[in-house]
Amino acid sequence: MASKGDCGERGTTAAWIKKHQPIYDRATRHPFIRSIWEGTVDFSAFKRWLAQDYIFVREFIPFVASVLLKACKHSGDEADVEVILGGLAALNDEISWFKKEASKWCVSLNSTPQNANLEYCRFLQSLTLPEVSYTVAITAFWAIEAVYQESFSLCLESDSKMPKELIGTCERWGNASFGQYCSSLQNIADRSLETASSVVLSEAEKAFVHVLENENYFWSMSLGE
Ligand SMILES: Cc1ncc(CN)c(N)n1
Repeated sequence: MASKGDCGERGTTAAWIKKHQPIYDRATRHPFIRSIWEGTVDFSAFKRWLAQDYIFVREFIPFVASVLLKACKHSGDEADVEVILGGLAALNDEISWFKKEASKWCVSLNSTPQNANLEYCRFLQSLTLPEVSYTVAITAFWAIEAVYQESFSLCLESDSKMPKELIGTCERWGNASFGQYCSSLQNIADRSLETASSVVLSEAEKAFVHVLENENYFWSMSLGE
């Protein structure tokens, strides 16, 4: 099983992946994802993940909208704004996908958010505040998307025994074009970090690590831990 923690090659984000490799690997190679990869996934854990992730994605929408607003005000690069706008637009399709998938698996989308999810959503809300800099917000945004991309693309590798029922889920975040989108976000984050003050750099690194911790708890919650 490969670990692609060195994607991005250069830049601050790649250096942080290396520096925080153990927690990065826990987030991107979690036992929940490994169980999909090896074909032993418990479908009740998958259903728990589905119901909880829908709640997360609903909270992710205002977060991405806040990153877009900050990009419009501070990025000074129209191409960056368009990448983020594309990400926000894709969430519309993602919400429809969750609804379809939930009905296929007979999962209610009105379930109560579990603690790990509540905490993660609270963190997202804190990042929407105007005093959080664009650099910190875009770094967190990249990290959130990158964890899903790295996780689900593993399940699509040739040595994967992923159950066929989960191919749509794995392709949603593991496909090549989502990979390109994550690379674009990573480039935007790296460019923003290049000119950041030491205070902002330290806040962005903390946000990066906090995303990884939250992603790890989220997968564990899905396993019922
Ligand atoms: C918990 C979580 N993290 C990331 C993603 C990818 N947007 C997601 N849907 N859910």
